[in-house]
Amino acid sequence: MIEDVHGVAQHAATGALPTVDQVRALIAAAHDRYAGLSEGVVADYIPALAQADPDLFGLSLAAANGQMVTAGDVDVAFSIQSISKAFVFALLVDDLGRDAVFDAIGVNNTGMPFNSVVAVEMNNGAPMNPMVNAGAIATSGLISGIDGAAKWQRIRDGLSAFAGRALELDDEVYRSEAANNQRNAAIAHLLASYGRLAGDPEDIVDAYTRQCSLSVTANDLAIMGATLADDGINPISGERVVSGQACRDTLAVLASCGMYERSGEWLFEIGLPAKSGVSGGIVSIAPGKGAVGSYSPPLDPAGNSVRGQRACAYLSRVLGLNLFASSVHTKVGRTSAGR
Ligand SMILES: NC(=O)CC[C@H](N)C(=O)O
Repeated sequence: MIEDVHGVAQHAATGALPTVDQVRALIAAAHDRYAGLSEGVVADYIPALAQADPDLFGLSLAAANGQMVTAGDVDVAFSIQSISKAFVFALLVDDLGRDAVFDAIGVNNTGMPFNSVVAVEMNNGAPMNPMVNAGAIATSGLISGIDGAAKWQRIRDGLSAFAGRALELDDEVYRSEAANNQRNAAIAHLLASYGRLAGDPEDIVDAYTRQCSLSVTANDLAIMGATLADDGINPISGERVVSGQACRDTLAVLASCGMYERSGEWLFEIGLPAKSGVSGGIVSIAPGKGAVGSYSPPLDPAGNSVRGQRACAYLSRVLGLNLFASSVHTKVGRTSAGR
């Protein structure tokens, strides 16, 4: 069990819509509640990530109407890591078409760690889904562009459109990961040996490593998630970034695979599609309503932020966001912080 919340689900229980002030108080309460939690370990298999301050903790909620409510370190930059996989997948659904993506990548959970080589071998060379490294590398390889550099440009522009601002590469993280990338290179070559990679393995791993090294904040994650929540329209810029179909397909894959081998537990507890990354970010999406971006570096053994998971469990409960709950305002679809 991720979280045991007692007596705080007033809105969900009564069906009343929380006001913006109530949402603000609940975000602040979520931050206060878990800021002192000291469980988890900062990722160190990418040396540059090991330098992260374990005390950093930010929570940002972006409603589908562009309203933002925040608490803590929401402007601190960190590398997006695996959270990029969700948004690159959404871009690919529009680039290639959902049927071709379904055939090339797949949508089922591996039940294994995100960087598993065995998962590829056990599935006859198929990457299984776009949220583990094998599937994400295959996804980046299929993005429009004649070579890795062109694909990287498309990915960077696309993720910037999701964020509503030009995202920059964190060069230190990129160089650190590129120098310690043997496992991802092995996965790419393994996929290529099965005819499952569209292009040169080294070139594609480079584009993938760059995409993981894009620098974002918790506020960016909330806006990027709210774009998926609002059928592909960025709630701040008003720009259409991807199709509604790409959003629906991405949210379905996030629900089954976004939290790696802990995806079932997450859905059981929290009831929202979400994606985590090893730098400590999580984006949790409430379709039609908005998204929560969280940042806190200490991770559990699956690579998911400990404080981020707890805070999202709490917020899902007190804001009545769980997709499987039948409270009135969950059915109505928007909080008063939304449209
Ligand atoms: N889970 C993650 O965030 C992993 C991303 C990281 N760039 C890797 O490929 O290992």
